[in-house]
Amino acid sequence: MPTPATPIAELINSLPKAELHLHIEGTLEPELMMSLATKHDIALPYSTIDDVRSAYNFDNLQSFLDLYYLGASVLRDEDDFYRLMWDYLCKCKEDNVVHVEMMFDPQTHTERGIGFEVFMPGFTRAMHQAEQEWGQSSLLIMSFLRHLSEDSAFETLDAAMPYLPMIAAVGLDSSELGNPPEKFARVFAKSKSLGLLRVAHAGEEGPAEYIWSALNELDVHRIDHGVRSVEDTQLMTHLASKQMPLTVCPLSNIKLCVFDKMVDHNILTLLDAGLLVTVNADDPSYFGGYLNDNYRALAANLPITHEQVRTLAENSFKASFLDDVQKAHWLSKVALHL
Ligand code: HPA
Ligand SMILES: [Zn+2]
Repeated sequence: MPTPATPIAELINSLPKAELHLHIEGTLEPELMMSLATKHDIALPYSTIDDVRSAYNFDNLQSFLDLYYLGASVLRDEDDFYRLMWDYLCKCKEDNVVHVEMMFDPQTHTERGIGFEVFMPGFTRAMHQAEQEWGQSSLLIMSFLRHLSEDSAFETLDAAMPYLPMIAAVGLDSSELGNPPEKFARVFAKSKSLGLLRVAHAGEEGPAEYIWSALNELDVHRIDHGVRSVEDTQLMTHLASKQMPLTVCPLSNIKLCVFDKMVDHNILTLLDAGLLVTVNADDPSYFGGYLNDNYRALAANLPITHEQVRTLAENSFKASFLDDVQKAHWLSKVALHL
């Protein structure tokens, strides 16, 4: 008698996974936002937690970013950053996210007078505690805000110098249209010379040319989003042949109207074309779900197979910055499922 297939929801929960596209500021839950606003006596344009949630209806990336920067304004002292990070890492434990590579946006804080000496100790205290308590693996990606100038990115890199041992990579986020990757070619080259790895958002709202530019001008190891690569067949062939990872964020793409509905999402097209696709939560508090919620949304709306879910979990480790021994370890754990 063949054993019945594991229900897909059970497979999603039990697979070990890595998360590679996650903005720590985007994990700020309305409850914590309101309590920090009270703690610091900050006026927000919301009276209740439900008001906050009901404001999360976005037309595009910019309408989200406006609320995301407003929300981040409640993060003031080291303990706030610790609490933000701690809450997210506890969520990783719940979702079986055994390794995470998280972006943080220094300029969102330094522009308000809050420096690396405040947020870095808060972040790293929570990361070390989670590592000690349940072996959570995590690393940080310092992301430059692309709507700001190249000079501001260089200043940020300078301010980060004492903290470089705690930072694995640099990234590029915020308003994509009109801020192409090549604007940051020199700061990425400097980052590379300092031993930092590189990722960049490209092809979320921006065109496929931005993905070429991230590859050629920024020398990235991964493309964050990249769903608009389907518009360029030569690019698709290139991404597949290089096994260049795409960190796709399904719930984010629906919330920001990149696709109308989850049934229209192109993730299976990308997988079928042989691209190294991964699933990620992006800004889970704003987009309605953490990593397993993203997998579940795919399973509920697309004809995704158990094998494809397992491939996505495998890809999350293959595309990570873990070393080969760690990758082999987690790939062998994924292989135990199905
Ligand atoms: O999804 C995103 N895209 C661009 N910038 C961002 N900053 C936080 N989240 C995002
Ligand atoms: Zn993102």
